[in-house]
Amino acid sequence: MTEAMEYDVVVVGAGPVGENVADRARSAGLSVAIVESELVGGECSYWACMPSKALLRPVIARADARKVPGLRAAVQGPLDVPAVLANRDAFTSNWKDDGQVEWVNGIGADLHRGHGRLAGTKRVGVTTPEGREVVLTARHAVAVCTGSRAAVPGLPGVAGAGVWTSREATSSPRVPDRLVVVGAGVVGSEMATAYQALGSKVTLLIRGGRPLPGMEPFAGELVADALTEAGAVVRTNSSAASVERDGDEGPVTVVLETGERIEADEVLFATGRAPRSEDIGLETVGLTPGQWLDVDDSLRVDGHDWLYAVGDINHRALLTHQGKYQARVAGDAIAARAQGVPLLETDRWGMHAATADHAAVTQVVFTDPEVASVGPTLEQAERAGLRVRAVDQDMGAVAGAALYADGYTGRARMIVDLDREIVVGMTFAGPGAGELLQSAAVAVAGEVPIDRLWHAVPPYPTISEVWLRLLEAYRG
Ligand SMILES: Cc1cc2nc3c(=O)[nH]c(=O)nc-3n(C[C@H](O)[C@H](O)[C@H](O)COP(=O)(O)OP(=O)(O)OC[C@H]3O[C@@H](n4cnc5c(N)ncnc54)[C@H](O)[C@@H]3O)c2cc1C
Ligand SMILES: NC(=O)c1ccc[n+]([C@@H]2O[C@H](COP(=O)([O-])OP(=O)(O)OC[C@H]3O[C@@H](n4cnc5c(N)ncnc54)[C@H](O)[C@@H]3O)[C@@H](O)[C@H]2O)c1
Repeated sequence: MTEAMEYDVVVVGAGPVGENVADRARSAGLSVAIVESELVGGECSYWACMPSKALLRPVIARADARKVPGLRAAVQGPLDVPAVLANRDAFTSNWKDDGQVEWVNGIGADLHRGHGRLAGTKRVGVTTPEGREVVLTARHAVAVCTGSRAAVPGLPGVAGAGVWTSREATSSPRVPDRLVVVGAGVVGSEMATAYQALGSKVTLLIRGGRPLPGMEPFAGELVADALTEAGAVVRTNSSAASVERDGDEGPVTVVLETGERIEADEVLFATGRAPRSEDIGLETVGLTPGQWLDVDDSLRVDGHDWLYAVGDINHRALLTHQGKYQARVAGDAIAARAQGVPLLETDRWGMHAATADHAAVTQVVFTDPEVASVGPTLEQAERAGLRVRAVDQDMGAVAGAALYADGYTGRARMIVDLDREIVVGMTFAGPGAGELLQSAAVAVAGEVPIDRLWHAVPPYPTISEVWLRLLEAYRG
């Protein structure tokens, strides 16, 4: 027998984004059901942000410490791998979601465990783990927050070779002796950095000319140099053509397009993401299964006034903080529409428009060195038709950087919109760069005029003084 329940809002997927849509809608007094088929907290908590950063934190801290005179000698030893893995396990709560379930209960939303599928307008069917069917009807809105999964290319041999994706790389109880990483986007670069420092002999296969192809070229070059210096083999213009595993437990061989064979204990495919939308009932509302969902700036799916798609699933910016930002915008828009507010603030930078998704996406890549960026790169800004100037600065040239690390190597690039005299993009690549980024995010999202930034005086002696050098270089 099918159970039926009614709520103001039904959220499908309790990752960080679904949780935040639910929270925002609850704060506005709406009743909310949230459906989850795996663990409440989603990819980010268990197989992405948290475990990967727990693996990387000691790696980066040691790399930084090794550059400090007087401290260097004390940190020459290997990492305590069991302790690092145990800390990673603690950050994932050992892949248990009790704490997050408590949080959902605390905000007063109803959690429905099971696989959710749209079942026509404003309806979601849930197949519970016990095989029951529950139909949830939404009075106002359904928010699809089902996220993304690893996209692995269908190369010969891949299906039966037990290859790693980001899930295995972030949850493995062992550090393989030899690891081939295919793909050097964010996941590939971070996991190559982590595993090389944890004791694997890493070979990084890059299809193009450098890691992190979506970022300023110098960033990827610095990361490639550091990986090579750490002992990894970084191979550019190299593509995997097939994979072979010797038995179930034996070594794995990656065959390159040139025919060359590389043997390893594990191979990680870090080759991008695919939408989790193939089995969520999109066909019942006239949409095509398996696609990313296109949305407007209030996160509403094109052509459906009750359907929202928030977070990775809309492919605007596959980052937890951007997804949570979208969730705040979507939750507020759902609440305003439910209350019959006649006119939403959907103009650029309005309360109901996720404008930062276009103009001020922030990202920190936790490699050694860290890479932090906001807004477009030079190439992206030019492609968007902006009249811009790039200003570059050696981050190592400021006193704060010299104190931070002996021989500090890093570079910053500021992208100035020449017509509006504002900073539209910034990239910092260097030790400690991640914590610098929010200053640039404020400048970019605030569209602060360069003349006013001149009065934002960076404290001495911090790495932030690179701001002053950039502004001096721009103003002449
Ligand atoms: C290795 C790695 C490291 C990362 N590190 C960072 C980082 O440091 N910083 C950062 O900002 N971003 C990082 N990301 C990206 C980040 O993980 C994602 O952007 C974020 O998890 C997206 O959140 P989401 O809620 O949209 O989707 P998800 O976290 O994928 O959550 C979706 C949820 O929906 C559930 N679900 C799916 N289908 C259904 C269904 N039919 N019914 C019910 N439930 C369903 C899933 O089980 C899941 O719990 C990383 C990604 C990876 C792979
Ligand atoms: N610190 C962070 O913020 C963080 C960390 C990890 C992941 N993420 C997010 O997760 C998302 C997924 O990361 P990702 O690294 O999987 O994707 P990505 O799109 O960043 O990189 C995938 C890389 O794989 C390459 N590639 C694709 N197919 C290939 C093939 N057949 N052979 C060789 N190379 C191939 C691509 O050229 C690309 O460089 C990203 O959007 C990222 O923003 C963020």
